[in-house]
Amino acid sequence: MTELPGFMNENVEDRRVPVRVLTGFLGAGKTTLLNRLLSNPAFSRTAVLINEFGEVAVDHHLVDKIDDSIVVLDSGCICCSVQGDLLRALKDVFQRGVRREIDPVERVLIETTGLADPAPIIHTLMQDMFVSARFHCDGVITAVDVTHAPGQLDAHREPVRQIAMADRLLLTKCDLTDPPTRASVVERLRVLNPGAPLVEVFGGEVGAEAFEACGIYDPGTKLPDVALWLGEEAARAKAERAPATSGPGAWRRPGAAPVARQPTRHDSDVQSFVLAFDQPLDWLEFSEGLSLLLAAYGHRVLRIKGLLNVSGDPLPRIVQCVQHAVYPPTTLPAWPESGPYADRRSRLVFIVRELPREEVAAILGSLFGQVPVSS
Ligand SMILES: Nc1nc2c(ncn2[C@@H]2O[C@H](COP(=O)(O)OP(=O)(O)OP(=O)(O)O)[C@@H](O)[C@H]2O)c(=O)[nH]1
Repeated sequence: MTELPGFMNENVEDRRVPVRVLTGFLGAGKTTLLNRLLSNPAFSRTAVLINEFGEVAVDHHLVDKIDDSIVVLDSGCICCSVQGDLLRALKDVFQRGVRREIDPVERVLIETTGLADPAPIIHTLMQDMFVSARFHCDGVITAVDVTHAPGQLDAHREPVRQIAMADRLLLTKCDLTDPPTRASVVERLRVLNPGAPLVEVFGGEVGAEAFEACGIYDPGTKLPDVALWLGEEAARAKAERAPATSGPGAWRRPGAAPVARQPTRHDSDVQSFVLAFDQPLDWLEFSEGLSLLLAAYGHRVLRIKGLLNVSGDPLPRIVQCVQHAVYPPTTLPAWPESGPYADRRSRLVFIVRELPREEVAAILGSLFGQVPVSS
């Protein structure tokens, strides 16, 4: 019997390092969960790969444990363009372990962008010979924001796939809803994924059991669509490897139709941009301005996050919004010493739908008395 890469014969002990994929739509609470998990000593030997949708990465600053075992995959979205980076990062984790530059890793956790499709990630883990011999996909864990899930499922295909492909569903922000609302969300999730265990998360608190091994990824336990998506992924990867059939210098068999290459998998009306402010911001003015912006445009704002330099405060303040919801601000213990934020300017990353950067910049500029610039 031939074994597919990524699948092992049940009788052979599998010594490969498990890789768990933590996914969930924008702002669902992935980084919050990751932080809780990494503060648990049982998870100290975990390598973490963080991927973000946006020009300036913020999440790794929000993870308390920052060391060599945290890698930021920042050259694009993991499901569109950073699959090479993902393989390189896993190879690097393995080789650094062999050279004893890092402690042996017991598991790898990948935090995807909120817009990621898990199918290409799972496919990438299974198809590379080097990686699939040393790592195996041991579960997709999907965070579902119970306060926003119904609207997100109506408007976007990414959360549908993230939920359908999950081995475990973590229902986040349960502290912000009542039991009947949660029950109606669960009813909807069960249509997409009848079998995945559900874990309710209150105030971002989660036990280690939520991240325990799920077992080798098995599309057969999910809706038939999941096997179909993985099959499409294999076909897409094959087409990508084929010689280019369009563009300058491309070869194409006479009469053959060009192969469509998809530069990105996300809706083209979902965009990300960064607004930076040179001068420190007055907190009260900022909070009022943000509320006005969200009151008018919250339905087109999928996510805002960033670090602010607030007048009179030496420490960076973290701003977090998901659609109309503004979460309580928190403070980092120090400004980052490297990366874009080392200059201590305020930067906000926006992920929006059909909302031009210029429009947001003009509104905030008029409210704050300083014109924001691109990062
Ligand atoms: N009340 C409450 N707030 C939560 C919970 N989980 C997350 N949050 C808040 O939701 C906001 C977004 O959480 P993150 O952990 O940054 O979400 P994320 O999924 O990593 O976001 P992206 O990477 O941008 O997709 C933060 O302000 C969190 O504090 C929860 O269970 N309860």
